Amino acid sequence: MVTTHNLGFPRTGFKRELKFALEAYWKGQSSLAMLEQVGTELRARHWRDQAGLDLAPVGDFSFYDQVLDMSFMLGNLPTRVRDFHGEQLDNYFRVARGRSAAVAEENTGCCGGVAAGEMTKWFDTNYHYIVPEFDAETTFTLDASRLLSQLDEARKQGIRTKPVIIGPITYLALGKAKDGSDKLDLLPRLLPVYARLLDALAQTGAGWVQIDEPVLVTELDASWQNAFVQTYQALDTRRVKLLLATYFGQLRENLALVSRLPVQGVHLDTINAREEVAELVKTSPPDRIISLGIVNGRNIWKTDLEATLDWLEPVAKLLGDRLWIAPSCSLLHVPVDLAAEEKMDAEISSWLAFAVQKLDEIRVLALALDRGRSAVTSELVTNRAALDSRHSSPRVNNPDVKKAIAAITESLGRRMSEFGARAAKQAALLQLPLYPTTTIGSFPQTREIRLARSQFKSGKIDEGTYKATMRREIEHAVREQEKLGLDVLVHGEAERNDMVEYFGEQLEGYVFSQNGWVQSYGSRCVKPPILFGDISRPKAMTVEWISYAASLTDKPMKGMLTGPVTILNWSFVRDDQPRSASCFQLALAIRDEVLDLEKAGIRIIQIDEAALREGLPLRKSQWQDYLTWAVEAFCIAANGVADETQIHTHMCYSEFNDIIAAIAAMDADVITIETSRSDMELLDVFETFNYPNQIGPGVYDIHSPNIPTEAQMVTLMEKANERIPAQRLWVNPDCGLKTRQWNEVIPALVNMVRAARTLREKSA
Ligand SMILES: Nc1nc2c(c(=O)[nH]1)N[C@@H](CNc1ccc(C(=O)N[C@@H](CCC(=O)N[C@@H](CCC(=O)N[C@@H](CCC(=O)O)C(=O)O)C(=O)O)C(=O)O)cc1)CN2
Ligand code: MET
Ligand SMILES: [Zn+2]
Repeated sequence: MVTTHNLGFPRTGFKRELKFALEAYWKGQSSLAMLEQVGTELRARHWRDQAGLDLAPVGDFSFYDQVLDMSFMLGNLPTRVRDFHGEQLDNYFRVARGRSAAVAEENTGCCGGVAAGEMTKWFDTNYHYIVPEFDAETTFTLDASRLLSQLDEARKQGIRTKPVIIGPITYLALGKAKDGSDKLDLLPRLLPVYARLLDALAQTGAGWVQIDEPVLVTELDASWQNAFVQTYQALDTRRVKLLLATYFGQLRENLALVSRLPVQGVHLDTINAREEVAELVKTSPPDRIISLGIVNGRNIWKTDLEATLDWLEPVAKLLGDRLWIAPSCSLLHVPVDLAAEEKMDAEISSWLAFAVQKLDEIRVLALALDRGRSAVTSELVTNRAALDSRHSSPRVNNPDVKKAIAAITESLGRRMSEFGARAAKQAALLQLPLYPTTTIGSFPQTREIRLARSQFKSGKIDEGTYKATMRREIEHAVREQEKLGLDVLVHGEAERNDMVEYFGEQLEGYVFSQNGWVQSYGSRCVKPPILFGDISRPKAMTVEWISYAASLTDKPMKGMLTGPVTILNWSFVRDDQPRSASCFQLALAIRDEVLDLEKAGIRIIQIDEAALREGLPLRKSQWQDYLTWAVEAFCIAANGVADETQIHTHMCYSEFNDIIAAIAAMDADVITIETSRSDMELLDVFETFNYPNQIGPGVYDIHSPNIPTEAQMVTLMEKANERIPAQRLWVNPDCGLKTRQWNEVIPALVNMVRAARTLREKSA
């Protein structure tokens, strides 16, 4: 009999119950007990959703982030929060979100403000984790209380459980040694704590433990490979059985390593590494469990059940009871339940599977393996019909789009003149001061804005009323920016639910969901739009809003678009053509929008490519191919404009050391980037590379509620100026301000504008 299991389930709830419970608790509107209660209910519901599986995960639930949970379980708290003497969960949130001294004083009367832990993306997903902090002095102590009590909870519910933890090597690899020490030196201190954790799990009667080591799909040097051997030999106590889980890619040169490790089971992501199944089976010990991830945990398409059975049946015959099946990775990256979609086009929804439906597929496949395909005839017939309908749908294929793609030539992606010539024309036209100030695009998405949009979507207010409300918000943002004295204004993005979903909603070839929420970080979620067909732009998408904003002021108004690579990387995309093909289609649509904005008299156009870096393949050997098409797509979108039109781009994660040539090839006139937390050190590479264009290094961290002072920002810009001449520097925040409140934004920007004035005076 094949064993069915799951690696992880989405935890926010299909109505985002966890988000609302967290935010109410943070605002002081509800108690810790109420928050814990919501957590308990969500876990119980989600285990019920997984009840048909042989083994359900425990430990995948988190109030903020599973990596931060691991840091707390291992007693690895940043030194700055160790003196806290309130509730442990409050301390956990302090690390996750930071706490300003004023708020700390008001709420607890103790333990001042602290900086938030650094947040970064989880492999190549749009999920963000809190980076573990290490130094040479780091020690570990076990606190498994939360995991153990959740196991107890699940067992009381009659669930067959499989605790899930992050493996020691991945945990170390994902963290940062603040003092530059070698993280692997910590292994001798870390392993005994993991051993104790496994013992504690064994004591509760846990048979299997899933130990996630996704770093195994990345390139590992010899010392990290050796660490794997050392670690799993040390943890081979045989008191629990270890299922070593790998996902998001191929094992390649690490496959031999995995085969040698003394673990009782290995999970392989066969969506990405099907060709490695045979080799893994062949080289694994004869009693090892082989878990195959056969349903894609990263997208929302129905699995081709017959095609899966075609290759899986022989493997099942070979493995017998040693075969486990599961989704390819945790289902954290897909929405919960398609049944919650009431408005989605019926034809298209028949092509889709969210988390609950994916687990149904696992059950059907297990039945087919155990009892033969005839046991699931009707499921296979329905599945075939859905796939056929998708493949042959005229809505998927648009010959006009194919023609436009075929007509792309190299010149489409090139500006008319070199940067120097363009910069001179733009300077003459825009007449900006030295150190021009601007913001990244969004202003606070207030409760009023979201409420109006939700009333419009549910039909409680009409389009006219909704648009008038958004226009008032835009006018408000413009007036505030004028009062602040900013040089280049933005309209504030009030009308956008999300920078990617908004464009998805307006492009042909996309559908979007009502409740398809996926956690991005903490309480923040996105509803990735679903790219199902050839992309075209029926009409201009932003021109009306931007023109309205521009009409309100004499200052330059930046047009604001999301670039093709970011739209692609933050959408659910087609699996029936290469990502690059979808990206070029998006590029042509955005290009048309850029040209329409230019025609409407907009002189500065920003095209955000926040996700360009995060789309990099996990293996460096594949980077160049990706960068080539990604940069070309951006250039096609951006570079059709006249010399006088200034193109900006924005990127959040600014570790550009290894991709600076690609950044330069994008040839944006101005790039605004996230640098404030790195003390401008991230600019070193722009200096050494002689990056020629203009740069706006972010001078304040928008992820923190702290108000930066004028002096801090002047100091940061002076550091920037040590690397880049003042003539090429802009002054701006790190990223958009949508998650902040107006009462945080205004004082911060007042100080930022003052900082720019001081810098001008100093250099006069
Ligand atoms: N796609 C994407 N990925 C990204 C980013 C990004 O901006 N977009 N930024 C980086 C960080 N990630 C982020 C992800 C989400 C959010 C975020 O703010 N999300 C919002 C939801 C945005 C949204 O879709 N809003 C909708 C729905 C708003 C809503 O909650 N409405 C209420 C009703 C209104 C109310 O009473 O509040 C409801 O539907 O129940 C809208 O504005 O229309 C949230 O979680 O709160 C921010 C950053 C990296 N990845
Ligand atoms: N223009 C967008 C904003 O300001 C860029 C965000 S990057 C995640 O929100
Ligand atoms: Zn950003």
